[in-house]
Amino acid sequence: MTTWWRTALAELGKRWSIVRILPRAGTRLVVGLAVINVVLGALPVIFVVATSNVLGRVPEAVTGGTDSAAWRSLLAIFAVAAAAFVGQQIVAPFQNSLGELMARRIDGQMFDELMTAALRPRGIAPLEDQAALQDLRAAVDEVQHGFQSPGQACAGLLALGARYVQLIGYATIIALAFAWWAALALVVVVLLFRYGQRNGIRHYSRLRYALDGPERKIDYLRGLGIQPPAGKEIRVFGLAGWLTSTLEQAYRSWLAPLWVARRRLYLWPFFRYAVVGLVLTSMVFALTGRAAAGQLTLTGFALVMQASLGALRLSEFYPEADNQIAVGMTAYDAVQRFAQRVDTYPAEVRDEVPRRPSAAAPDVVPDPVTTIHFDQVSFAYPRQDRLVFDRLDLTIPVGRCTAIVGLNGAGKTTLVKLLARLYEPTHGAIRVDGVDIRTYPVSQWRRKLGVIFQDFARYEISAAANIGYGAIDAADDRPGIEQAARAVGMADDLARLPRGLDTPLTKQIGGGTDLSGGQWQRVALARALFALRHGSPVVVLDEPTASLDVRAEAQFFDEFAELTQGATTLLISHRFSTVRQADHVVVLTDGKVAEQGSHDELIALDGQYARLFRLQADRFTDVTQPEEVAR
Ligand SMILES: Nc1ncnc2c1ncn2[C@@H]1O[C@H](COP(=O)(O)OP(=O)(O)OP(=O)(O)O)[C@@H](O)[C@H]1O
Repeated sequence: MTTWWRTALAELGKRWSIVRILPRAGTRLVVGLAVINVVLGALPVIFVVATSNVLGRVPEAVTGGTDSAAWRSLLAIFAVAAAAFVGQQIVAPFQNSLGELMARRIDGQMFDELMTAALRPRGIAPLEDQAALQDLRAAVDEVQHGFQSPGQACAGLLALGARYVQLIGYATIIALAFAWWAALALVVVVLLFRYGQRNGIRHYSRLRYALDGPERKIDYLRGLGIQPPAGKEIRVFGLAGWLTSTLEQAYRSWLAPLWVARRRLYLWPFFRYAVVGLVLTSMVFALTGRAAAGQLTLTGFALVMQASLGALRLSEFYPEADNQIAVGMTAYDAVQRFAQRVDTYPAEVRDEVPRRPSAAAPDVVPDPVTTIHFDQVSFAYPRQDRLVFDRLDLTIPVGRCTAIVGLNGAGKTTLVKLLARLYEPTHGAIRVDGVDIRTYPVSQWRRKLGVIFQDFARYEISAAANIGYGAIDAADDRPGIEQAARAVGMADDLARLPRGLDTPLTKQIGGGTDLSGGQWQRVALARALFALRHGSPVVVLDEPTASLDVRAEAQFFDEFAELTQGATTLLISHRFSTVRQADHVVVLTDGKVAEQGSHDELIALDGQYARLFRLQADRFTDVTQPEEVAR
C-alpha cells in the first residue's frame, strides 16, 4: 500500500475516533449543533442566491416603478436576502456557545477518564515513568485549558459540516447557473488548498508534541521566576541574569526547529498550492468571463461570481477547524496512550482480587502478630537494570520500633514503597506472619499501614482534614484529630490559626494560611498517628524529624513512644538522635542488610553504623561528647 493511502486511512481513522467520542456530549446537543452547522452552511448560499436575484431584478423593477409586480418581487427577494443575513448573525453565536458546551462536556469526561486512568493502577510506577508522564502532562494541559482539546476537535469536526454544506451549495449554484466543469474546478481548488494546509497542520502538531521536552523546560524556567522558593535563591545567589539568558536560550532551541518546520510545512506548500489554485481560478474566471458575454444573465453572472468568491474564501476557514481537530486529537491520543500504558505497565500492582498461594491464607488481613519479613526480595525499578535490592532478607519485628539507616540511594524509601505495595518485588515476597502480602487485596493490606513519605502531601484543605485523611472513614473524629495534633506538639499552633483546626492550610483560599516546613511535617506525623488510632497497626515514617527542631523532636518521641506502644513502627532517618530511639536498627548497604541490632549492640560492633554515628556526633564534639549528644 502506498504511503498516500496509508495517510488517508490514518486520517479516516482519526475522524472515526472523533465521531466515536461525539456521543459523550449528549445526543440532543450533537444533533442540535449538527443542525445549526447545516443551517449556518446553507444561509450564506441562500444569501448569495437572493442578492444575485436582487441584482438581476433591479433593472426591471426600476423601469416598472414602485407599484409594479417587478418591484414587489424585488422587495420580496430582498427580504429573503436580509433574512439570510440576519439569520447568520443570530445563529452564529449559538454555534459558538453550543460548540463550547460540547467541548466542555467532552473535555470534562476526558479529564475524568484521565483521573480514572491515573488512579486505576494499584502501584505508583506509571506516575514515576517519564514516558507516561509526558502523555499525562500533554493530555492534562490541553484538556484542562480546553484551548485545542478533544472537545474542541469534536466541535471543529461539526463546524467542518457547515463549510462542506456551503461548498456544495456554491458548487451547485455554479453548476446550475453556468457549467459543471467550472463548479468541479472550484471544488478541486478549495480542496487542494485545504489538503495542503491540513497536512502541514497535522505534521506541525506532531512536531509540537515531540518538542514537549524543550517546552517543559521553558515552563519550568518561567515558573522559577515567579515561585517563592526559587525566587528567594534567585535573589540571594544573583541568578536573575542566568535565568533570563537560559530562558532565552531555551526559547531559541525550542523555536528554531518550529520555525524551520513552519517554513517547510506551511510556507512552501502554501506557495505551491497558491500557484496551482491561482492558475486554476484564473482559468475558471477567464472562461466564465468569455461565456458570460453571450450566455449569462445579470443574475447568472452575479450568482457565479459570488459563489466562486465564497467558495474560494472557504479555504481560509478550513484551517481553523483542521487545527482544532489536529491538536485536539493529539491530546486525545495522549489520553488514550496514557490509559493504555497504565494497563500494560510491567510488573504493576493491578491485582485487587487476592491471589492465594496457600489454601491456609485467611480471608481478611490479620494484624501482624510476630514478624514482617522481606523474604529474599529482589527489586529493580521498571525499565532499569540496576537492582535496588538483591535477595534482601530482612525481618521487622512486630510491635516494636525499627529504624532503617543507610547512605543516600541505599533503598530505604524503595523498601517502604514495596511494603505499601506501590511496587511489587521482582523476586521473593514480603510475608506477614509467613503469608505473602500479595495474598490479600491491596486496599485491605494498605489499611493496616500509616505511611508518611519524605515528600508527604500538603493538602490545600483544613488542618483538621490534613490530619483526618490518615483514616478517611473516621475523618470526623474531632477528639482523635485534636489528640494527634497534641501528640506532635501542634495543638497550640493550630489553635492560634484564624479558624483553628478548620483553617485551610493554603494562602490560595481566603482566610487560609501556610505553615512552616517543620509545622507541615508535624501535621503529616499527626496524620500517621491518627491512622494508627483508627486501626493501622504498622506506622512507617520516612525522615519524620528532618524538619523538626531539637525540642520538637524530643517532645515528639516522648509522645510517640506512648502512642505507638504495641504498634509496629518503621523509622527511616539520617538523624541518629531519631534512630537511637528505635528498639532495633537495620543498616542497608548495596541492597542488602549490612548490620542489625540495637543501638548499643551496633556501637559495640564498631562497624558501619558506629562509623556513621561517630561522624555525625563528631560535629558536636566541640560542644560535648558524642555519647552525650546521642543520649
Ligand atoms: N522511580 C524511580 N525510578 C527509577 N529509579 C529510582 C526511582 N526511585 C528511586 N530510584 C533509584 O533507586 C535507588 C534507591 O532509591 P531510594 O529513594 O529508595 O533511596 P533512599 O535510601 O531512600 O535515599 P535517600 O536517603 O536519599 O532518601 C536510587 O539509586 C534511586 O536513584
